[in-house]
Amino acid sequence: MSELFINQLQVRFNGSVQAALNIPQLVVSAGAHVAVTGASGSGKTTLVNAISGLERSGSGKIFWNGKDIGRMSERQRDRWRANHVGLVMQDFHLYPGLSALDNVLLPVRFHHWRLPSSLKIRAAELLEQVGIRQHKQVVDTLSRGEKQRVAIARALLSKPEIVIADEPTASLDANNGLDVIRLLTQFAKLSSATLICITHDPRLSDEMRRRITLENGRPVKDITAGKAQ
Ligand SMILES: Nc1ncnc2c1ncn2[C@@H]1O[C@H](COP(=O)(O)OP(=O)(O)OP(=O)(O)O)[C@@H](O)[C@H]1O
Repeated sequence: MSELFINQLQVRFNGSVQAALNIPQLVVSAGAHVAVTGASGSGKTTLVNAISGLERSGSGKIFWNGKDIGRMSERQRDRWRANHVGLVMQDFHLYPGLSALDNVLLPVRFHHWRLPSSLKIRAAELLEQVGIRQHKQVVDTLSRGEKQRVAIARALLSKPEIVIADEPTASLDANNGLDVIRLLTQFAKLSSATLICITHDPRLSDEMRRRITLENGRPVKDITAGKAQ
């Protein structure tokens, strides 16, 4: 269970006058399911990068479960992310030349001298759940939608307590999109993970109890279960 607390967060690029992200305060309770929407350029990906510790150039505080990720060294932050966050990026970040299965297993390979068979089984099961049957196929030859599903399987492998997904259904057709929505929400429910999805997909945001809209880097709407905050 992980709570997110943001205070006075500002991210500004290349001396730009307007901050790409400007969040006075935001709290996401542990185990919440949150959709973040907003027009192109409203700061959604910048938010993903900030709360996952990938973007460190901003000012302000980002706490996960009381831990200030801004005070961590790069190495500590990388370790924290590997241990706690399942991250699905818009461009997938898969490793070319490796199979779908090896891509799912790659992050955990760094932590094990010999991979436990339970992880190999879980990786294969996750690939099946996202509808990828060709476990041995090199990811370079997969379609965009298939790559997206491999990235989602990889994000869930270590049973993270925080799942952050940037447009996880963007490259998927209706059926695969629904499978991924089901997988993400069921995973989060069963493991009490905090789920934050950047999305334009109403089917996905409808599944989230809380919906935040960004405009020019600021949260302008914050609705929980039909109640404006
Ligand atoms: N590395 C960067 N250097 C300069 N400006 C940047 C950089 N990254 C993002 N920006 C700017 O910050 C603003 C927010 O960008 P961001 O990618 O977070 O928007 P977004 O809501 O995710 O957009 P989209 O829906 O198109 O992906 C935009 O105006 C963008 O041009």
